[in-house]
Amino acid sequence: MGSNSPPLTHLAQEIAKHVSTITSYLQSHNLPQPSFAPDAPPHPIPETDEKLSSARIALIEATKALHALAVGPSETTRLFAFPGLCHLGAMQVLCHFKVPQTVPLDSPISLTELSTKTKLNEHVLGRLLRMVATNYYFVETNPGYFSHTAWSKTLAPDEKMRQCIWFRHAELLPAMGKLVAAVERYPESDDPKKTAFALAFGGETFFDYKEKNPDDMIRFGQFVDAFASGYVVDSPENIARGYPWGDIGSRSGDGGLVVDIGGGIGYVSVAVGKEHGQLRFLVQDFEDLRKQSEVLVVENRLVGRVKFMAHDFFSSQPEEARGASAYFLRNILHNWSDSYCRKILKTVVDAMGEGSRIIICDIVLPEANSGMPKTQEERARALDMTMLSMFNAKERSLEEWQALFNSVDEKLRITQVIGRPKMRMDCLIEVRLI
Ligand SMILES: C[S@@+](CC[C@H](N)C(=O)[O-])C[C@H]1O[C@@H](n2cnc3c(N)ncnc32)[C@H](O)[C@@H]1O
Repeated sequence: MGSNSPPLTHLAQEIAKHVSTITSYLQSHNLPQPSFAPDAPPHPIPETDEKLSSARIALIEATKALHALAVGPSETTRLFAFPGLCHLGAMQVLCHFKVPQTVPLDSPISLTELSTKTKLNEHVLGRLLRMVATNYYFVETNPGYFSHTAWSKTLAPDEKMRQCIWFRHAELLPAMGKLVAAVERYPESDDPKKTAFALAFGGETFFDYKEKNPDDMIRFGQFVDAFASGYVVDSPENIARGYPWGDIGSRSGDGGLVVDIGGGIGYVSVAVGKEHGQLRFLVQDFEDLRKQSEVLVVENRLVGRVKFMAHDFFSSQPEEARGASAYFLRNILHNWSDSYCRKILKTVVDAMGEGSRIIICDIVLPEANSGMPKTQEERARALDMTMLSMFNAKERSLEEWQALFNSVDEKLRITQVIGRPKMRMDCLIEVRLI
């Protein structure tokens, strides 16, 4: 078996092996098997068991390769992104007209009734639904009658999930449409004003545009929330378990201070604080997040240990935040090009004391042939393309991270990188002055 078999056979054998691991696990734990049925669970293969999670990733890898080989190079190119773009357009119209929330959760609905309720032309509605049904969203149970599947049901109750469609359609697609022009016009630029997004949105930067369109800002926040929940990226709880936080501040015994720079309302500080009682946290972000942050801290009974502070991360750190045990930056530096990251990191290095460390939570792009599963690398590189088109920013390889740190201070060294299996998408990069 294996390497001497034709690739199709080898992949089919791999697939059978991983399917067997997964189905046996689900059976022995009395868990439902993955299915398209509307009552099937949204995360059918739990990520909590490491062996099961590896089998799931290997199964996705093998099925991706098998599918590619079966379709073949010529057909792949002739159909490149064609159905995908049509799915995106169709799904956004359906979401815009509230179709997912109007289809009953447990019974079919006729096209005529759905059209009356959503005010979407019946003929167009049928065409859109039949398109997305080829991708398992909704099913035509009888001619002219549609029901939910487990896939379309993810869009029904939760507005945040619908913003995943909205963001790709309303913001990423127009920006990607201007990528050729942006790369041609600004080949060397690292300016957040000279982006594909700016070319698509009247010269505005991503966040200036949001400021002028508050509804858009709310939708973007909901999209980020949905994207960050579930198994796609690392949860704050995952980060709390992934790094040896127990090592910080334990020597002095009086509790170490962690400065959570650009920490949002402090989800990560709260998650780490709940697990590691010796630590205190200073969450720094814009003033308008103070209220929400304070509510979160009260709800989690961490008053006195997690504090919010309005602070612009391009300015010097105030006295209270100097000499902290750790400076934590999650998903901050990937939003900025190197020259802006240098400004942010310089303020951190200036504030560091003896024994201070920096902990960065961001993607580490793989080197060539690293063995990272293609599906995972594809997601990391899709985020890299998003950073390029939206902000002129980037995801970085380990070499690029080290080069960035060196350009701030020769003594800044990466001392630890924590990735899979403890982390999923992001890595925890520990940096010290050595
Ligand atoms: C991608 S979010 C990450 C939030 C948080 N670190 C997390 O992982 O949940 C980026 C954060 O940076 C904050 N931010 C952007 N520009 C900033 C600045 N100049 N000073 C401080 N915070 C800033 C935003 O308000 C936002 O909360």
